[in-house]
Amino acid sequence: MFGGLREKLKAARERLGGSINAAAARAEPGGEITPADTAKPPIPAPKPDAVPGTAAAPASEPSVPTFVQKMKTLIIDRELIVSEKDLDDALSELELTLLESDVALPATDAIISSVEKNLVGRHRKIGESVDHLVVHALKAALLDVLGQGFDLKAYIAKHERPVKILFTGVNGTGKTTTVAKIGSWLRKEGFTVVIGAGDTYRAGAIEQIAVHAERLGIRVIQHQEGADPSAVLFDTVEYAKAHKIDVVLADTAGRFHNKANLMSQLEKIKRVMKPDLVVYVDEAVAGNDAVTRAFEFDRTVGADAVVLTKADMDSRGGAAISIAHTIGKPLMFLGVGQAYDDIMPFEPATVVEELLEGGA
Ligand SMILES: Nc1nc2c(ncn2[C@@H]2O[C@H](COP(=O)(O)OP(=O)(O)OP(=O)(O)O)[C@@H](O)[C@H]2O)c(=O)[nH]1
Repeated sequence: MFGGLREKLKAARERLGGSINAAAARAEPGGEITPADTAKPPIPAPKPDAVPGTAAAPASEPSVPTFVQKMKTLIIDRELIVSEKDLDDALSELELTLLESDVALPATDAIISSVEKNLVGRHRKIGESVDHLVVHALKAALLDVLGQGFDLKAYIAKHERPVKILFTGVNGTGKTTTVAKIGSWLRKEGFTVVIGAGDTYRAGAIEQIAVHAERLGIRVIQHQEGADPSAVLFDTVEYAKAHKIDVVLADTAGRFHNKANLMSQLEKIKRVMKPDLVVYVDEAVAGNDAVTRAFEFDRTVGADAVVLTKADMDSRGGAAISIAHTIGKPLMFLGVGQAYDDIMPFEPATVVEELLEGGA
């Protein structure tokens, strides 16, 4: 998951460290970094064939630490103040990296300015390694844009039952599968669940959710194809109340925010079933498109949280990084495969640790 972004962040981390290291070296009397420092180690010249009478070369030269080694281990043994100029190029590269990874512009700007604020103009502690400084700055910036996530278990625990969750989103992004996965996850967490087959629009949708529900042993409330989804979901809520079910999961037909009739149908569903949470589902692989669509959905029907599916197929990670910051609503789960267990609550700290694997 997000392997491409992890690699790119590694390069950005080394580049930022290199810039600080260069600034530190410049601050040393006679410590200017030369191009040779940043160049790859020279390829040793081939040894001349042994010529009788020539002295043998010493077995080994005293080893000089490479630039990268210096960066990783450099201890700043006196105060260093990094200037904006020192980081200009490295920050521009980081910006490009994030944009190329489909991180939305507002999130990219926030990350860059947080890293800059964290690294520029600050007196550094004696004994801090450059890599530690950089990783700390990147982690803080990413955690800032990722927000808190959404603890569904804690939410259910403190809400009146049944907790009613309405799932919305565009066609084919994995909404129905996500309803089934979350149902399975909730059951494992000890909650009782009922599913409402609110997608009465797409042929086969009712059967699809019913098959998932049967496999999982979850009760599904359904009407026939073409029925009013508000009525189906109303009945689902009534069933939950009558049977003291903890959570109602309401599937709905996929729709675009600009399709007026389907959007007004969604408004009606909301009026009738009065969801506690509206969850917007989209696919991580859609990158910036997912962020834009989530923004539009939130503007038109409102959303309380987001689930991104197919994160297992997404190397860039841009949507996951930027969606919460851009639309101001938390990311609740990541879908990470096609099996029922392939869903994970979105935990920002874990994702950041993975992205900066091996970080200080
Ligand atoms: N790799 C991967 N595939 C997923 C994930 N979630 C869903 N899918 C697949 O995506 C496809 C579409 O999923 P559905 O659940 O049918 O999508 P939907 O959004 O309900 O579709 P509509 O009912 O048309 O709106 C299926 O083949 C799922 O198995 C995921 O996290 N990872």
